[in-house]
Amino acid sequence: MKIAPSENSYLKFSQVVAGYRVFQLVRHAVRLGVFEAVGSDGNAAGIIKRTGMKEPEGKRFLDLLTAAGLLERYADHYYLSQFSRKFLLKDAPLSQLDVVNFEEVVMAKWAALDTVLVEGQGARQAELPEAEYRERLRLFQGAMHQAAVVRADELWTALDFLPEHGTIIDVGSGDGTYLKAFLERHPNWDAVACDLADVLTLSALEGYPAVTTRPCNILDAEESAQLCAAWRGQASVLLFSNVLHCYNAAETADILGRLKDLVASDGLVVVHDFFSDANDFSALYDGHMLANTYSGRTYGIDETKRLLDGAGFCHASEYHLPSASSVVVASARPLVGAVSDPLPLLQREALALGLIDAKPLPADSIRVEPWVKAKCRYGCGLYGRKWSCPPHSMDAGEFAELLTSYRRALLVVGQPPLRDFQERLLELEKRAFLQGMKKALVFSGGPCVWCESCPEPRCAFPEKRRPSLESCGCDVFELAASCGINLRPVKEKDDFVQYVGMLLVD
Ligand SMILES: C[S@@+](CC[C@H](N)C(=O)[O-])C[C@H]1O[C@@H](n2cnc3c(N)ncnc32)[C@H](O)[C@@H]1O
Repeated sequence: MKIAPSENSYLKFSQVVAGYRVFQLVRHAVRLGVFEAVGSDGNAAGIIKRTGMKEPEGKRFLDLLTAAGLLERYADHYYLSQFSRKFLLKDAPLSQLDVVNFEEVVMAKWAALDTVLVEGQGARQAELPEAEYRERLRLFQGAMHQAAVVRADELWTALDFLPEHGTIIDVGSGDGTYLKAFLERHPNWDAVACDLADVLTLSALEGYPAVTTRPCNILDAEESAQLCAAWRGQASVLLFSNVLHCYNAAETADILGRLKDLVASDGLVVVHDFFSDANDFSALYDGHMLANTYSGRTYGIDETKRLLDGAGFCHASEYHLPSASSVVVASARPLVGAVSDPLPLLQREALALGLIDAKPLPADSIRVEPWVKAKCRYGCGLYGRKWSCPPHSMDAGEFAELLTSYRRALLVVGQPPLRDFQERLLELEKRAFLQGMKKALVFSGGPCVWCESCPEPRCAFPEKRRPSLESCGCDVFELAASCGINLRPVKEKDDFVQYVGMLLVD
């Protein structure tokens, strides 16, 4: 969750400060067995009795869960919401109860983030007594497994171009959930599950004859060398799922350098992780790494590509998965069949250029409204005085027709000065074009800035002239809102001015 630069509402402040409350509802409801009780019989009195809650507190708690959308209520009867039914029942196929339980451990670590910040990363990572360590590992494995059931499916769906036969080596395999999901789709492959010995004992891969388990500490040069000796050049896929973030950049470069010999000449290195610049949710992972690891951190996508390049895998593509994790796939030879989406790349380029937000949207969601042009005509001092403004700009019908030849666009937001904003838009369009997006075309926000006033008889900079979205009849407020960007009229002197433009992509 990111607070937009223009956000100054007290409502948002309250939401940020109280963000923990919904989780506390989930956590206590899970502990008390409320979802299971509602699932078996939704009668209020029955639920309260079975979960050991008191009256009237229990009833109020059920209503709180209803207010949060975790339950539905009809008269005195409660029902599971779709969300609770899917994730919060013990026996649901996608149950995430272990994730909820483990989050309590994670929260305690986050609570000590101040110590880490003052004393340094790793300050809170004390060795645990054996029994506690085992219990923590079991909890951790359970949580990893349940998240992996969802994420592995997304990962292997995205990488749908793999050959029929091959060998996959999963480094940091945890309980093997990624491999199991992989083998269901690729039954002719061999697999190697590689992790610390303690972890592999909990991996439950006995029923999978195609999988060899191989204990190995990848920080240890000798153990890594032995692993490479056993499978040198055999990995069609070398998978690192949520592993590289456990280590700092120097350690990660060493790990990649040590394990690169596992990869077949036409093999792929697949890094599945939460990258700092992939989305707002992933960006917060670095706090997680600070609080939870000795030296781990999140990496940017390009940074990851550079690390892979350093190990000899210079051809890379990226994929962004529905539940916010992402994948970088790299190889020594050009990738065949891997078609990564250019839009996330453009999004990052937009931010790197200094634009403050960039959101993809389907071109058919862009609305053209007659009132927008009327507002140009009646009320704007620049009407008829700029070559990029009405009536010289694109006609609304022409703009609507143009939109039909595009599938996707990128809405971009910038701040003053306007000239910088428009320069950045043109640069973004140029980069998109040079990356092969032949149809790339930007629409600006605000009046054209290239001349003080427009010369007669024609524009002095036709190569830079781009009409604003609003001048083509586009309802920019509505469009921004559809992308989660809240545009408000500037009323107070410290209200934040935002410019909105758009790149039509492909
Ligand atoms: C966050 S878990 C990820 C598990 C699984 N790949 C997934 O994506 O759910 C990190 C895994 O890497 C393993 N790991 C961390 N450091 C390791 C090392 N030095 N050698 C081998 N495995 C390691 C951990 O034991 C753990 O199973």
